[in-house]
Amino acid sequence: MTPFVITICVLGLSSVAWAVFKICTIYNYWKNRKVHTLKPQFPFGNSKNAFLQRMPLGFDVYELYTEIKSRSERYGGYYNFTIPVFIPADLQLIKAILITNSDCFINRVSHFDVENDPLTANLLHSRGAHWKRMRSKTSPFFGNVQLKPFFPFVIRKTDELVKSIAETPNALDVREVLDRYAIDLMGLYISGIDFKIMKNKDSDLQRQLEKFLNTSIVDTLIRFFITIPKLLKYFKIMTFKKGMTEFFMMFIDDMVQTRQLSRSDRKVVLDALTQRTSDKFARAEIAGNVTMLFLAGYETTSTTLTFCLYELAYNMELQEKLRAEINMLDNLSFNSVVSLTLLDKCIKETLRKYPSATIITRECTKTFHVPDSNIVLEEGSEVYIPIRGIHWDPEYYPNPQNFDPERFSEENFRGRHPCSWLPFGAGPRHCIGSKLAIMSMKVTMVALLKHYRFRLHPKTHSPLQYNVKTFILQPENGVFLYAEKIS
Ligand code: HEM
Repeated sequence: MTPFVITICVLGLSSVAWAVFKICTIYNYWKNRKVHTLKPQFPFGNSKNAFLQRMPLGFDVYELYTEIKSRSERYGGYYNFTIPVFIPADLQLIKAILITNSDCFINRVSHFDVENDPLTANLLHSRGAHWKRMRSKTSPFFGNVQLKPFFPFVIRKTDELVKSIAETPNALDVREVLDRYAIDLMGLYISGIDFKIMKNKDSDLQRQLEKFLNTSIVDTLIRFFITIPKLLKYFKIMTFKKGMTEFFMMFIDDMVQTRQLSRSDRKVVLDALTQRTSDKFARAEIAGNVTMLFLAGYETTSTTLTFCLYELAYNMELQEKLRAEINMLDNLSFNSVVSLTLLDKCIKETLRKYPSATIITRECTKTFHVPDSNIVLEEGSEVYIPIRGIHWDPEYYPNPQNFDPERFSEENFRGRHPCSWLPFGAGPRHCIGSKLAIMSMKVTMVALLKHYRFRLHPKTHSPLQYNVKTFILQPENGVFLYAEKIS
């Protein structure tokens, strides 16, 4: 062997040894802190199955949660590729992170460069002071004062929904119809404009929204890179693809013009967003927020309604009971819808069994000592709150696979920890649209159950399978039901 070959071999072996050492160091992060974790596998860490789309996002965290609980521990460690993530499994600790010490966890795990990726100038993605400013500007538009005048618009849309179902032949793909219906609802709420997507099965708006929600493995990788600020800046990675950004920038310019020409008195969130500002990102902020409100609002509302209808078709006795409650109501109004207690319980139980977000994320922005432990979460540490784990924990919900609205009777609900039900998250970054979602889902269910009896169709697989290509919990393919008109 020549000296050159020997040098190359030594260098090669040293590099391999260094790489092995480095990987071991990375994957010893939790072991060194005596925090339980599942065995990581380079380069995926614990996220191989979710990344390769073998299971829905967050189901691997659910598996870890179950193991942490079986060991009677309060938290565990997860590796998203090589990044260590803290997983709290104790409700008091979760409350401390989301609510009591929320000032240490004000951001989600996401880094964006607004100049390169303008649509990220939105409530969901933004951070720190920028987020605070936008949240206080928009939150008055999501309270009862704005919801009440919106009520008649929901009623009108439900009339259209009821009519459109009558035109559908036997096997009704409820999710498909409800997706288009929910886009219209969001459009009306955000901008006061009726985009009439319910009558248009081939709209660019729906196509662009779906493009964002359905991810390929490459998109998942991009979303992983977005958690690393240096890579994001260096490679100019975008979470909203270029075509989508261009589409929404134009679409929202048109929307703003249409709104200016409209004579509607009802104040909408678009009005708050378009108030004069000298900020150089003003246009991005309008477009980013409107896009994000569509995205955050329509698919969550549509899939929750779909899951609820599926459960009611599966349990006809419950469906009849709920219909009886609805038929007893003389006059449906913003105030009277609250009196439908069984409906309220059915929606809460749907959100428990099928939480749209299986995990929510927080990034530590100030050093946080995990109470009663030696664990310190430094600035920049990542935390995932295991929503599905909590909602499917038999300690709080015995036989979690059963759909049982009585879990949400006043008495049962009161007896549980406030963080045992987190479909909308909690603390200052909780879902801004939760009241809008609950109100519109209730009104929609009233209209649907008044006019139709839903039965399972053989095309629908029971139990439902989940779509692995999206980050919102969704049924795979359509959910087909027979919708029998009630005369
Ligand atoms: C069933 C319906 C819905 C569900 C299950 C849902 C769920 C969630 C969850 C889990 C979060 C994260 C909360 C956290 O991190 O603590 C969230 C955030 C958010 N949601 Fe919803 N959501 C729904 C409907 C809506 C609607 C109708 C809108 C608005 C039109 C909306 C707008 C938002 C926004 C803007 C955020 C980010 C809030 C912030 O960071 O300040 N959501 N939602």
